[in-house]
Amino acid sequence: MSYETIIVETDGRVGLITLNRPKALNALNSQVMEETIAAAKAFDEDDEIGAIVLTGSEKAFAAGADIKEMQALNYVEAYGRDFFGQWERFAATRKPMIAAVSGYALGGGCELAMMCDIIVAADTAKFGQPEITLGVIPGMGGTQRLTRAVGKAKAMDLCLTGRMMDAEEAERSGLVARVVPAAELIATARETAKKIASFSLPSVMMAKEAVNRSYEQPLSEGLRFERRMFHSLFATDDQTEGMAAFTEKREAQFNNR
Ligand SMILES: CC(C)(O)CC(=O)SCCNC(=O)CCNC(=O)[C@H](O)C(C)(C)COP(=O)(O)OP(=O)(O)OC[C@H]1O[C@@H](n2cnc3c(N)ncnc32)[C@H](O)[C@@H]1OP(=O)(O)O
Repeated sequence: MSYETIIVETDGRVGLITLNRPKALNALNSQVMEETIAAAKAFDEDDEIGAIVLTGSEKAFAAGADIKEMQALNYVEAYGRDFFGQWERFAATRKPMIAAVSGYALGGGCELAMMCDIIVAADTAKFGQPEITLGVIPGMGGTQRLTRAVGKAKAMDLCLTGRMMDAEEAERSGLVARVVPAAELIATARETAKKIASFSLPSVMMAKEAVNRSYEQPLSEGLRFERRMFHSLFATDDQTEGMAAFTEKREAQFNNR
């Protein structure tokens, strides 16, 4: 398969996926989603690969789902297509995945990083769930995975205010496994992936599955519920206004409808 919005490479037993839509700060449009899911699946099925690294650019891991693409969506379409449900295929990757995050990891970007097993952050990283500023809520797992990672207090703070947290706060909160200087990010992620890939693949995969078992059972219901709520927000005027305001580079005027 040839990819246009991501770069796919291998380094020994490590598969590397780099999001590559720099002009849009790696906003996750349908093409990025399809290609990223396909690349992860290909690595998952490749016997030569033992671990996967997902990264973005220096400025942005990913600034979220593509607001311009989704702004015209209505409730029936969002619900009918189970919009963003496809990302669960990425999250179901069985080999370990490391998110190497530099710059913005916002909305769907933060949610994508949380679908990975380990987040290594550059000291420049900024995490957040700003969907509330757009008149919606997270729809790729933010309310569920973030709460499990950082606890209710911090998750509420981030989801209700839309504020960003820096790498140091993210590590302190338990979202991030390690923070490194930006210049060392990719090397650290690759070395970590190589280390994991040097172990017995069945034991690595079982360790991942066992840790996730403790974490996932009620998660699927939470994710489905979150998506249904997210879809229903495309029936509101405030979603139309929030996303139009972003595109038009102005403050949103919400009317609570
Ligand atoms: C998955 C869900 C359901 O959870 C939903 C989401 O993910 S909703 C999206 C959540 N993310 C955001 O709300 C972040 C939006 N972006 C920003 O706030 C800013 O771009 C920034 C703070 C990350 C960076 O600001 P700045 O350095 O000033 O760069 P910009 O000029 O704003 O951006 C450059 C360029 O990228 C486009 N862009 C950025 N983010 C997105 C996005 N999420 N969707 C679509 N396009 C995005 C931005 O519009 C600019 O493009 P041009 O206007 O220059 O064409």
